[in-house]
Amino acid sequence: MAAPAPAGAAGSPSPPPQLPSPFAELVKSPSGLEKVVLRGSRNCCVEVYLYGGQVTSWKNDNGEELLFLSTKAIFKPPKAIRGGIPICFPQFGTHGNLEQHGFARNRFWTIDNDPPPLPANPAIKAYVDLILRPSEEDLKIWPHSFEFRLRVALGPSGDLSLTSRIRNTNNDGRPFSYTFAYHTYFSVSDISEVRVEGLETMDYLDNLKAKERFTEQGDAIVFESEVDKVYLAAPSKIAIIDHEKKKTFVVTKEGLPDAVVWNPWDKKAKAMQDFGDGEYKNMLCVEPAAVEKPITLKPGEEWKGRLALSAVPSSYCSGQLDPLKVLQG
Ligand SMILES: O=P(O)(O)OC[C@H]1O[C@H](O)[C@H](O)[C@@H](O)[C@@H]1O
Repeated sequence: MAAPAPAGAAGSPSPPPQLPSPFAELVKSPSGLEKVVLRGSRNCCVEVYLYGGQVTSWKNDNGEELLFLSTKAIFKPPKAIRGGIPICFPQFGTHGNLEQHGFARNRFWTIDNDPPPLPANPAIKAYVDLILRPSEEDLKIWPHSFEFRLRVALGPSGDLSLTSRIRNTNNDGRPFSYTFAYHTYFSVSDISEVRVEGLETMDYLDNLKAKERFTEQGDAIVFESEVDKVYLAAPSKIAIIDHEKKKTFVVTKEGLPDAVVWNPWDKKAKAMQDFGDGEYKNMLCVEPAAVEKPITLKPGEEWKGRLALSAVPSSYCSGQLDPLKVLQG
């Protein structure tokens, strides 16, 4: 009698990769692209596409979506998915010769089932580790060997964290430099009711004025027109206060000195094929980043950059929000 064919042999479907967390599941999305679904308590849930290593959804206990994803997003390579948290690497924006925002956001990442350990946090049960290594084609446009490990974790209170570890694996002794951003799209009720705190008095490069340097004046940042600024040496905590939704997002960043703030407003919105004309009203990008000073790694060196997001219902602070409490708490 013929021996049973091993799983994955021609003709038999290969078994889905096992994920180390029982709260993570690999599923196929309607577009045919694979995504990992992380489940937390009640309706808390995060979705991460292998395409781009991109988080596209983060829902709280009530199942309410906290990230913006365009209704016109295109889930087809080589287009990057419009919304969620695209990863900009090895280049942010046009700060170099590569395509805008580098290539990590439109490559297929794989599941990394045996990553080098990260500091243990037994409270985190739902997580996934992904890895990106350059292909032969990638090496032609950026001639450096690297390992980019990304852990996406959903904490017990619904917090979302992304930890990136980038290692130089060049074996020719050459260092490399890169810029980076977690291009986070937050879902907001109405952009003209949103305030960003933590960036006032900071210096920034204005992408709308040929990257000229200015100093932010006055109070919290509010939005009345297109904004595309790179805040330099921004604090490790930034708050996005959505008055209408009575919600405050707290963005915590580590290893990432800068913070980009972007809203395309009406004209640019119309010019983007994968973005609804009026959608600029319901989104704001606040992007922990390393832009002004590229990061340089020698062979064998590793860099770590972390983003942690939480959404606090601002009912307790509505109208009497003490931003310092949020930012320093
Ligand atoms: O359209 P994308 O390539 O995704 O870029 C969207 C935006 O990303 C960042 O926030 C940049 O600062 C903007 O200049 C850019 O327009």
